[in-house]
Amino acid sequence: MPVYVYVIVAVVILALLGFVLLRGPKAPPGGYESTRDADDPIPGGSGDGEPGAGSGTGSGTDAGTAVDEGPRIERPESVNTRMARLRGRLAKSSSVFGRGLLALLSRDRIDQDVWDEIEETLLLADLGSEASMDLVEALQQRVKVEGTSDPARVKAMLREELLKLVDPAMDRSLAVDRKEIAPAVVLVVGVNGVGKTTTVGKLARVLVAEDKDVVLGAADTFRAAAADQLQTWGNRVGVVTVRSENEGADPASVAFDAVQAGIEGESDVVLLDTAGRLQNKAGLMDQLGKIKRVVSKAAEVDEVLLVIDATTGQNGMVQAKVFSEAVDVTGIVLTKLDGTAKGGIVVAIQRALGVPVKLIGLGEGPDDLAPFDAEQFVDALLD
Ligand SMILES: Nc1nc2c(ncn2[C@@H]2O[C@H](COP(=O)(O)OP(=O)(O)OP(=O)(O)O)[C@@H](O)[C@H]2O)c(=O)[nH]1
Repeated sequence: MPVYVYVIVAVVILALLGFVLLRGPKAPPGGYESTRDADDPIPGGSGDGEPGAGSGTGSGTDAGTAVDEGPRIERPESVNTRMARLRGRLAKSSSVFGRGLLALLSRDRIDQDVWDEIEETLLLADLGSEASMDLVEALQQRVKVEGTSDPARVKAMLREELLKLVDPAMDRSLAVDRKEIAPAVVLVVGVNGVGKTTTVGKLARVLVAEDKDVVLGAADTFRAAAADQLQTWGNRVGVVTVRSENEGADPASVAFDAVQAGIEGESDVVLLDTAGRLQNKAGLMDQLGKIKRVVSKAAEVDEVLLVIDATTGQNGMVQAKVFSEAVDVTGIVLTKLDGTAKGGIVVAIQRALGVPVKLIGLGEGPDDLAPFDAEQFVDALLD
């Protein structure tokens, strides 16, 4: 056989081999079945790709669902079990004060010395001098008029008077419902170390447990670790954190980016964490004023929550006044109530600012944040 025949046969065999190898395995009819749902978060994905968006892991509605790949997303504690657990904790921390009062009021004879001791107990619980005097006067009057020393009756009177001071009529609802075309915007302010970032993280969990779609904004650009801390909270429940990688970046611009991300992602609520380290009131006013102004170009700020550490007593009161002069505070978050028997600060702060306590922090655990309820609070004091 001539040589050229061998060459032609070899070329044909090589061409067939190449075709088979390059084509790869054949897909089954209809293609492969996917194990992912359309709305599963992208494993290791970087949020929704918004400018400045951090490495959030998807939307809040994914919380609690099993994800095959990517970071594990926690299911926040349900509202009911959280409340049952936290009621017990509140009673444990506050009842020292309540029990002291009840012991004094159960004496056979309540003379002026006993009333003075009662007032002292109230002052020690940070109720404030005006409220302490008002309470003692009201009780003194009622005990005299009714001529009773029955402990059960006196306890009922104390409960009623304390409740009046805590004021159950105040509106303690949180503005966290999506508006017609924009998410609700919540600005969280307060001095450093009071628990702002922790509160934003805990609040995100509460909202995720209520099936809300949440975006976090790390407008505390003072230290990079604050943004990392916030992002960790967000990642745990599959919530996107918008942040800047530059320490000292403009907080107003990060806040704006977060709200913009919330608008484009059609989220329910954007929670903005801010820095607390400001030397003077002018600086504070400038910064918070600018954040509010800039954010308002995209969506109105619906709620300004001032975080106060319940263990700081009078200091906390002074801070509260400075902040309320810098920005219109709409609600107070009282943190670290688990670490103090001075529950009276609730009354003192509400009186000083005319703003309701809306949330209370009762521990360092991720689900240790509860809505404030005046009746439950007073009952916890007296149980
Ligand atoms: N026991 C207790 N600790 C709390 C509570 N809330 C916050 N903390 C703790 O308070 C400390 C400070 O909390 P952060 O959230 O970092 O405070 P911050 O106000 O954001 O601080 P800066 O970022 O420095 O401004 C942390 O150790 C929290 O765990 C609470 O309700 N109870």
